[in-house]
Amino acid sequence: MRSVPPNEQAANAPTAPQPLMAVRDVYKTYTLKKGQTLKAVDGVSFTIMPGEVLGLVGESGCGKSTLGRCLLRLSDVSAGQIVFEEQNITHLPERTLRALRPRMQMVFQDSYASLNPRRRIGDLLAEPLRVHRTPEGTRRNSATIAHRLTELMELVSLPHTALERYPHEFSGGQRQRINIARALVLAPRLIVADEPVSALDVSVQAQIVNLFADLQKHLGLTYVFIAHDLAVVRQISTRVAVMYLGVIVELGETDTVLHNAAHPYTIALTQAVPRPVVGAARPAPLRGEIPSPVNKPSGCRFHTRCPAVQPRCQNEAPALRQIAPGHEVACHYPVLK
Ligand SMILES: Nc1ncnc2c1ncn2[C@@H]1O[C@H](COP(=O)(O)OP(=O)(O)OP(=O)(O)O)[C@@H](O)[C@H]1O
Repeated sequence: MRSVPPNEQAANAPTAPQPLMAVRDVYKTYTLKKGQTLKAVDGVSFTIMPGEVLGLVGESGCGKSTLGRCLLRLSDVSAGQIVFEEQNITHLPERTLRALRPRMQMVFQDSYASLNPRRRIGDLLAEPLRVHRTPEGTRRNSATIAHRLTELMELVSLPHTALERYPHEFSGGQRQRINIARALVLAPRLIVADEPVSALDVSVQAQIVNLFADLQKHLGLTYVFIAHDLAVVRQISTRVAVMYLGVIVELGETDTVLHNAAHPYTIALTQAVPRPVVGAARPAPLRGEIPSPVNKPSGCRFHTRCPAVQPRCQNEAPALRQIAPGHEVACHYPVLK
């Protein structure tokens, strides 16, 4: 039998799947009026594989939206690196970014603010199709555009007649369907959804989360799904990243983070998730307010609220480290089951 030379072996070896996005030690600092600096994102790293749904959770002000905007280069990052489809996009000029925009889109919380009230839905959705050329470099004609609009209405379960109407004629849930359609217009690969259901009635929230889930499966999309509570992200995420004051404190598969959380902050968040069991005990919620991001606590930034705080926690910041395959925690004393 012929032995395979090493270079041929390498050529035949299956290539490892590449992340759709790699986020490496990203910082976003704001300079406030009084000259103070606010590190909204304070050194965050993770990867997102194609077809994954990464839930990003944490209390208000922990930096989720800022990070979401940085991922899509809607905000510039202060330091670190963002790689999308194997291209370093961290410092790409706007002109070059424009060509990438169709492949990475954002859905915002406020369904009304993101839609121009004076334009019909059909016009709003057609605009990107007119502005951007096809991946083959051709301009779309009106028949192609009309066909795509029909397809989009079907995808988000709105009647075709919605295209003729204005944003104010819809309910919040319907408007969010329109925003989702708009994010889908140019067939993106990555969608960052920033609290897309927080402003909706609870009954409508489930419908919109289900729509996101169906579209993800149907179109093979990848999401970063931002929410302030775990109850929403657990329905859709394959992995969950928990943020606290600008950093990720726990990252792992959804089941692990929900049922085997190791960081005291995540444990507190999971205990706040409503239980389906009638009469199940509701443990105490998180104590105290989230500290000011301008003046973060020394050491572990959660130590001022941590029920298991030790002297070391006040001085030494714990790094995010792997405690089991695919499960990372930033805590000196993770709770191991
Ligand atoms: N443009 C800005 N200038 C100064 N500070 C900002 C700016 N944008 C956000 N911040 C601050 O950065 C921190 C993180 O804000 P961010 O909106 O990212 O948090 P969040 O977790 O998304 O919270 P929320 O759910 O309330 O939006 C907050 O303290 C916020 O006040």
